[in-house]
Order: sequence, then C-alpha cells, then structure tokens
Amino acid sequence: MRLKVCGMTEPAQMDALEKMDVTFGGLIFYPKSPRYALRHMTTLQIKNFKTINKVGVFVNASIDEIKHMVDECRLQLVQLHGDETPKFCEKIADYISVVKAFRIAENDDVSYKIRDYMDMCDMFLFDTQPLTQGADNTYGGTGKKFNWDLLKNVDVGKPYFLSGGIGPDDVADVHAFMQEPAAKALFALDVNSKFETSPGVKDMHKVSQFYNDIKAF
Ligand SMILES: O=C(O)c1ccccc1N[C@@H]1O[C@H](COP(=O)(O)O)[C@@H](O)[C@H]1O
Repeated sequence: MRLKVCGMTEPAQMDALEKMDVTFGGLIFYPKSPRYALRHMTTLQIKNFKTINKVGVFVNASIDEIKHMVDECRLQLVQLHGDETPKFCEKIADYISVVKAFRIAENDDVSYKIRDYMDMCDMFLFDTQPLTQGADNTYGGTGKKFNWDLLKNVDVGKPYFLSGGIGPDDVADVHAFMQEPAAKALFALDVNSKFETSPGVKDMHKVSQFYNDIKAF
C-alpha cells in the first residue's frame, strides 16, 4: 500500500520520508493553513527533494499560481482541496496530474459528488468535511475520519487516496476496509495531523511504524 504524508514543513523530515521510501510527500500551498509549506521552506529547497513524489495541495488558488508552484518546486501531482469546478480541474489537468479532493459529510452521496469530475482529473481523494464551513482553516487537516461506509456502494472509477484523520491506531480498520470491494480503486493512504507533535511537525517514528504496518498488508 502506498502512503502520502501530508503537511510537511521541515526539510529534515522530508529527507527522512525519502530515506523511508514513502511514496508521496504532501506540501500545503494554502497560506491560511498552519502547515503552509512556504512559511518554512523555500521553493528551491522543495525543488531539491528529488526522490519522493511531491504533491502540492492548493485551496481555490489561481491557475497561474498553481502552474508557477508546479514549475518552481517541480511538483509531480497537484491536489485541489477547495471548491474547484470540473472545468478548473480540467485546465490544470492539461498541465499536470490532478487529484481532486472531496470533503465528505454524513449522508453525502459520493457518486453524485464525483460524477462531474470523472473525466476532468486523474485521481480522487476522500477527506472529512469539517463541521464549520467558511472559516479559514476548515478545508482539511481536521484529524477526523468520515464514515468509510459511504464509499461501499460507489463505483469510484478512478484511483483514490483515502484521507481524513487516519492515525497510528487505524491499522486494523484500514486492513478491514481493504477487504471491501470499494477498496479495489484505493491507490494510497493519506495521513497528516494524527501523526503530528504540533501542526506541520510529524512524529517520524510513528510514521515509520505505520508505513511498515501497512506495507505488510
Ligand atoms: O492540513 C491542512 O492544514 C490543510 C489545509 C488546507 C487543505 C488541506 C489540508 N490538509 C489535507 O487534509 C487531509 C487530511 O488531514 P487529517 O489527516 O485529517 O489531518 C490531508 O491529507 C491534507 O491533504
């Protein structure tokens, strides 16, 4: 199973992910996030991480800004985590591979949510809908899981990242989910705040332990 560790802010921890051979390192390009990458690292530092796949996470950014960061930081993937339209995703997907993130609330119809994006992006990501919408920090990094049962009868039709509050204690739950038909398209697990000692600072021992556990599946 592939792993994406998101919200990286420390160069030494990016180095550690590379050494652990973690598939994806997520860098948040949303200035209102406590994990805003450019508050801690320069674009040149980010560009110089060459072995890990770098995922740039954007929230309602402009096309020019996204393309600029893709080039400056040599990103491999762009994760659109805001309210981006299918048309917007399509324009970015003409330039770089796009992961569209969907924030899932209880009773959401996931098939309906993803329907218009099916032909407009490369992969999906399912995260938890924050409880308070509209506030600055309510797009991601909630540390809360959504109801994975909502994916059970969905033909996702694209590789997807499972995200939202996944933590060190979820190994057994992830394993159980992987036995479900809905996990056929599960491409990678995405972890973030549950592995932190403070926003943007990961407990690398916990990351390493979790990665070893899920690689054994
Ligand atoms: O983490 C953030 O601060 C953030 C801000 C804006 C958009 C996305 C953000 N994080 C994304 O949220 C998921 C889930 O995080 P968690 O496990 O619930 O803490 C993570 O993958 C980030 O891509």
